[in-house]
Amino acid sequence: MRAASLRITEIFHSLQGETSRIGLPTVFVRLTGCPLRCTWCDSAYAFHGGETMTLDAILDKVAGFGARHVCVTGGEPLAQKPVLALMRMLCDAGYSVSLETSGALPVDEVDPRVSRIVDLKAPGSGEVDKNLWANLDVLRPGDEIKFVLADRTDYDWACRVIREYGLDRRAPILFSPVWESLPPATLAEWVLADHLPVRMQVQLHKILWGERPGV
Ligand SMILES: C[S@@+](CC[C@H](N)C(=O)[O-])C[C@H]1O[C@@H](n2cnc3c(N)ncnc32)[C@H](O)[C@@H]1O
Ligand SMILES: Nc1nc2[nH]cc(C(=O)O)c2c(=O)[nH]1
Ligand code: SF4
Ligand SMILES: [Mg+2]
Repeated sequence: MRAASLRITEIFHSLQGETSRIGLPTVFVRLTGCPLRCTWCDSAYAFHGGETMTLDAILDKVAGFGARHVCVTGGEPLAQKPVLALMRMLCDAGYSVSLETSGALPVDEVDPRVSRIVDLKAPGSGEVDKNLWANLDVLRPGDEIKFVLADRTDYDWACRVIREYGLDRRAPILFSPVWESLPPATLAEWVLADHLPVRMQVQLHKILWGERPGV
């Protein structure tokens, strides 16, 4: 049998720039390919290309960085089935693993030790119809829900979704402004004015290093 493999765009060491793990030294495994096309995607370079790597080779490369945390992202990582085995192997090897996913594909088969960061795509992404609402019913401790917001229309939509689905009772909620589109201070003012039960975040790695691959 051929060894399980994945199409990989990049593996790099950086500070976690998002979620409640922000600031933690982390190895990022970015998988190639995504069935979505968010208008503001900062990782479009991962839509095509990449290199085929066996799961063992990926584990070796990750180990070389000597970090405790691993973030599996993309592209859309759940679009490649063997990623489930990769995450299981990373957990078995003792890493603290998080997964960044679009929220458009089922998350229920992900190893329970993985912290799943599930986006809900707002209208400004152009992909609001892809949200898989059933994912909200399988969230567990350690998971987080993320809204990436481009404008006031997105913000109002997110507020409505939080209310209608009782999201604050399901998982911690992240609000993140689309980089160089919605000014972070504007989003901060809205969140404060509405006393929202959310954590606002700004992508730390872009403040430190700008928007580019490998950070
Ligand atoms: C590049 S995506 C890869 C994982 C998965 N496809 C997803 O959408 O979650 C990783 C995270 O970056 C966020 N993101 C992408 N482009 C962004 C931008 N321009 N500003 C803020 N966040 C962005 C996405 O919403 C997602 O939460
Ligand atoms: N430093 C850093 N932190 C991140 N957290 C999530 C990322 C992603 O692209 O999924 C990301 C990324 O690309 N870089
Ligand atoms: S789902 Fe993620 S990788 Fe795919 S286009 Fe949207 S932000 Fe980019
Ligand atoms: Mg990124």
